[in-house]
Amino acid sequence: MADEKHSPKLMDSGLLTPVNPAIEIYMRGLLHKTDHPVLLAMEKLARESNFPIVDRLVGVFLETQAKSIGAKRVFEFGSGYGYSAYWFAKAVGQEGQVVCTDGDPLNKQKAEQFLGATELWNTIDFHTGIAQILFAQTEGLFDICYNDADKGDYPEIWQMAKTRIRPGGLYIADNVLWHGRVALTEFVDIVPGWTEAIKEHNERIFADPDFDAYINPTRDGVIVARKKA
Ligand SMILES: C[S@@+](CC[C@H](N)C(=O)[O-])C[C@H]1O[C@@H](n2cnc3c(N)ncnc32)[C@H](O)[C@@H]1O
Repeated sequence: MADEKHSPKLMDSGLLTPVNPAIEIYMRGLLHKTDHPVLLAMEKLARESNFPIVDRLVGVFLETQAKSIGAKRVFEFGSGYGYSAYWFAKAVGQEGQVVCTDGDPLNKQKAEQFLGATELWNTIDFHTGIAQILFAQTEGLFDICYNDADKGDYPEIWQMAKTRIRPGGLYIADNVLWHGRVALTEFVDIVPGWTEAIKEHNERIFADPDFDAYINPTRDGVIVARKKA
């Protein structure tokens, strides 16, 4: 029988919330010092248009991860309009580079409207197209490969990114708990097959002898896998 105290909480939708929403609100309340007019405008657009940015808790996490390994070169698979890139750009500094990719050209325009007004834009190299193709067209190793593309693409992106991360570098992917679907036997998916793709992705990462991995359960779950040095 399930131990109620340790059971995950079910949302009204029948999905799971790894971290109690009240705790996330508490943690979010600690982050006001990171307020910036551009960030607030990007978050407002996400709320108004229901666009899935990583949001502040994960943004700060990404920045901290990048700073902790002295990251200077980051590749993003699925950049949207540059919200996650804002945090990576802050971390890599003016000498660094964040390569952004997105299939929707309007997202690049929006990213430039938001970030073009800041010095962060100097470090951002934004390309429109399929992220996997754009990645194959870039050269060299990355300190961080960050995956936030369509979830069906996750296994393929992991497979290609893992060979291009420097020793001691990180592979990071968002949404790896997929609102708890990964832990359920019955669920309704947004796109058929995405839960299975995420599970395959997670299992491959944890089975890989060249990486040490863990999942931060904040929001929708962020996997961090460090390539052994
Ligand atoms: C979840 S949003 C990214 C949000 C962004 N990382 C952030 O937090 O601000 C996913 C984005 O990836 C793009 N996308 C999905 N799969 C892609 C792919 N294979 N290649 C390029 N863009 C992709 C979509 O157009 C969408 O804008």
